[in-house]
Amino acid sequence: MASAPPAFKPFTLALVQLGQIGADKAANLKHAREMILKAARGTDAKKPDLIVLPECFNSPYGHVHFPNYAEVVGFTPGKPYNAANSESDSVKMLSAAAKETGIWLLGGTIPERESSTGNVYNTASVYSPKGDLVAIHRKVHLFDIDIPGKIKFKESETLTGGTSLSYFDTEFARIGLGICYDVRFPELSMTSARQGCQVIIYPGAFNMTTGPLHWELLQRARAVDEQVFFSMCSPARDLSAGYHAWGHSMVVDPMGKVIAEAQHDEDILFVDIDPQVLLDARAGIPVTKQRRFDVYPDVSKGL
Ligand SMILES: NC(=O)CCC(=O)C(=O)O
Repeated sequence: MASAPPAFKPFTLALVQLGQIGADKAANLKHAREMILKAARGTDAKKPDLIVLPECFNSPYGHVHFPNYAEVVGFTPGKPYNAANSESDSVKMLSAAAKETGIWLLGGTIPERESSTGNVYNTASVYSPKGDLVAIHRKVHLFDIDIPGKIKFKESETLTGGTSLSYFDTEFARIGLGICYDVRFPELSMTSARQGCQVIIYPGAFNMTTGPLHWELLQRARAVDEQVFFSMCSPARDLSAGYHAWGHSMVVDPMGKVIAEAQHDEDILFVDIDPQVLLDARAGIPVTKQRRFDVYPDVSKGL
C-alpha cells in the first residue's frame, strides 16, 4: 500500500532533448553535464524544479553496446547509498550535477550491470537537490520488435527486464517512472497513478517507424486514461548514428492536450505544470470515482 502522495503544487519541468550522444562515454557525460547546467539556468521567465534527460544518454543505443557501456550502480531502495563514491561514473556525474544546481534530476537511463548476477538493465536514476540517489527504475518491458522492412530491435539479446515499479516524492509532486517501450503497457502507468503519482515521466527513444504513429498517441492515451501529466524525454535525432531517434520530447496534460513539444534537434523545453488542470479534469470527468471493480479487476492491486 503506497503512502499518501505529497500535495501537488505548481512546478517547472525541463526536458533536455540531448544531442551529441556518440561512442565516447566521457564526451557523452561531459556534454550531458553541460546541458544539465544550461537547463538549470532556465530562461528569464522560468527556472526548473526538475530536469530530465533521455533514454540511454551515455552510450549509443543498441543491444551490442549495452554490455560494453554498462556500469555497476549497486543501489538498493531504502538502503544508504553514497552517490559521490559510486562505482558508476554516470551516477557520480549526475549526483554532482544535481547537488551543484540544487535541482531534482531524473538522469535519463544508462546500461546498468548488477554485480551479483552480471545481468544488464536499462536503468533510470533520480537525484535529489542534495545529490542523493533516491530512486531507480529498470525498464520492465524490453523493446523487442520486428516490423519487416522497417525496424528490428531486440533489447533482450543483452538486457534483462526489471521486476519492480518505482516512483519518487518531491516537495511538489509524486512522480512515476517508466522507460520508453514501457509506455505501451497501460498497466504500468495505471499502477503509478493508483499509487498517487500526479505526474509520470518516461525517458524514451522512439524511432522513425513507430515515432510518427505512436509517440504522441501513447502519451496522450496514458495521460487521459489516468488523468495525470505524462511526459517522455527523447534524445535528439542523429542520422549518423545506428539508431535514429524520433525526438519530439513532450508533455501532455491530464485532458490529453500536448502542452509542449520539441522538434528533432537538440533542445531544452521548459514547461509549467499546473495542478489545477488535473483537479479540473478529475472533477469534470470523474472516472477516478466511477471504476467498476465489481465488473473487472483492479490490475494495480496486489503489488
Ligand atoms: N527505446 C524503446 O523502447 C523504443 C520503443 C519504441 O520505439 C516503440 O515503438 O515502442
